[in-house]
Amino acid sequence: MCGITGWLSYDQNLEHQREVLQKMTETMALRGPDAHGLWIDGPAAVGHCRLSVIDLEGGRQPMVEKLDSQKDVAVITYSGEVYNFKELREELKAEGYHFNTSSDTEVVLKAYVAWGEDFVYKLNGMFAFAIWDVRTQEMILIRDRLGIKPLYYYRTHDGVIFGSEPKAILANPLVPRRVTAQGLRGILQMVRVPGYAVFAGMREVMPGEIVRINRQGIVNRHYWRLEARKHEDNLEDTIKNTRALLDDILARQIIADVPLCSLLSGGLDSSIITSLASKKLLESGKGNINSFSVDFIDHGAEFVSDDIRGTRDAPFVKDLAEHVHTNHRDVVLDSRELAGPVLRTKVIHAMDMAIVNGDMYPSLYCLFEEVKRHSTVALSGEGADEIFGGYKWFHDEDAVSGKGYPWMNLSSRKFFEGKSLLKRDLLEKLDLENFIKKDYERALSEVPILPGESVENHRMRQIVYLHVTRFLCILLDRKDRMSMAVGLEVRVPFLDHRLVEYVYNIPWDMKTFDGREKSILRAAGRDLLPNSIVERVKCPYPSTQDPAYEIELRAALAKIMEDEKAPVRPLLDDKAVKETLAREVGVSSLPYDRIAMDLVVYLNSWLVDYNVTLDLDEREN
Ligand SMILES: Nc1ncnc2c1ncn2[C@@H]1O[C@H](COP(=O)(O)OP(=O)(O)OP(=O)(O)O)[C@@H](O)[C@H]1O
Ligand SMILES: NC(=O)CC[C@H](N)C(=O)O
Repeated sequence: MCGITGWLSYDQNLEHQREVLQKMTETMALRGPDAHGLWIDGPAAVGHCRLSVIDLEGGRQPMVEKLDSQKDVAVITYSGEVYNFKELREELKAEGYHFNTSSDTEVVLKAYVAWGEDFVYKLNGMFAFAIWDVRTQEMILIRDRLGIKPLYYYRTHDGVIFGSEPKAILANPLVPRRVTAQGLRGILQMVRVPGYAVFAGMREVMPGEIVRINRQGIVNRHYWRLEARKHEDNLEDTIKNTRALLDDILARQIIADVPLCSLLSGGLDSSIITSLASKKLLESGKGNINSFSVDFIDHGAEFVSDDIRGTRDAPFVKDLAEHVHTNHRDVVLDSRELAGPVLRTKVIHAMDMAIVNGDMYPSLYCLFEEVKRHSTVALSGEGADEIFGGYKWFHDEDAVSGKGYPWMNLSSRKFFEGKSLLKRDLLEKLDLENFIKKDYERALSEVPILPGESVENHRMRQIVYLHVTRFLCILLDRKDRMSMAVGLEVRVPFLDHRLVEYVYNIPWDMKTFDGREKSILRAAGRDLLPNSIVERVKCPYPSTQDPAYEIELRAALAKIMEDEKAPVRPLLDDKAVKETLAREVGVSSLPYDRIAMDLVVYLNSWLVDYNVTLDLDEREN
């Protein structure tokens, strides 16, 4: 994936700001290690760092469309993949357009010139891009339907500054590194309020949104939302259609001019993706697929099952790799390193913020670093749990009937609660419960209604909606940032919008026809898998249980407590921290016990590294 950035400033000639623009573009260098480019014309400038995937030579950016090869018409800075670019190219050719490259970027740019803003309805893929329309002197920012690729912006008095990640925007001296209570709430909760970015004044282009900026101001428009439609197919056809969609999606998503692999957990989702991709690659004469999985040193002997992780991945990974004949590599990580300062700094710089859920971020980072040595593109099973209903809380009566986000309604909420070491009065001031309650009510009011739907099916429609709009985005951001920090593109076939729309509308009683999680998906992919994986109960991305992680983390926390000037200190409940540090080592080696320590240590490093000003009394809309 690439990194994009840009600045629109109607009151100046940005040629005089070349140095700032270069700095903004350089912040994206890890996302796009293969080529850099900057285009400036009066009030508009766009920068690009490229991870070359399609047409390695021809797809350089920013790319300019000229009229009669002379006058500039539009310029694009684009990240992502449009998986139907070959069909769109043919359509455009039939309309008289000529192509200079075989890149997807040129197709997207010409499609805009040919069809205007609504061309976006025709795109199938994951993307975030900006187009400066020279004719109308307008900038448009567009993000894919599910928000797989990121895009942020900051409004100025005479335009906008934007970038794939906040760091590109923060590199512009006009943008303060200030975080208000609203921003801090965004970090502390396992709920993403759509549109919010952590830094004051910054917004994200929402999934499925177009942001148009011109001299009159900013206009936001949603071109896509989940819609309720009557599901007309019987069970047999539903399974067949799901499979046909998956076949089509994988045939498209294995296309790349660079090496491709899969991220294999031995669970249902990534095993189906790996197996289908392997079939398609073999059919097109490309040989066996490469697959990668992550594990921890000594995880085998020491593994203890908990509320959400019942089994280790390793034996199932082996079963699938043998079944499909993948070229498989296990990436085995050292838990002490995962909690160390080197990786912490890398994670914070990739995320631009502190994180909840400690070791998953550094372990993904290390996995991707190793994958990148062999591949430039990886396929992942992300998204299936949200649309097919994989998480435990989809199937728990209390979680489903409770008032609030279902993942916060179960005992498993402890996996997301990292606030126990923060001061009471800080938490009161942030009033997280009320904040969450309001967003929950807003989310419910957005859920589309299908006339005549049963109360039970409607409730499950709400729950899928909550996951797609408030939960999935957190996981997608994590995947994007951790992979892009090492220049690896991760594709997520389950989030093809046609599949999401289809599966979203399968009534819940059909979705769980055999009484299990992800029944439709299991039935649609059964023939691709060994029985052990068909029968395996869902188990999330692994987390280390090695006390070495906790020991390293405690050392970092103890160091913070020795430093009166550590910026996180005013936020801490010192008594609670001391009690935690006094506990026997090993008592808190399970992920949910460590999460509060992780949060404090990450918060402190972020406040230091990003030189953040916390303005908790300031209100932000
Ligand atoms: N141990 C692992 N090694 C490599 N990749 C993994 C591992 N665990 C998860 N992943 C990748 O991350 C994706 C999302 O992980 P998640 O924890 O949500 O698992 P999941 O949705 O249950 O998927 P699966 O059914 O494939 O385990 C997986 O589909 C897979 O591509
Ligand atoms: N990494 C990306 O975002 C790829 C952009 C575009 N598809 C290319 O191949 O250049």
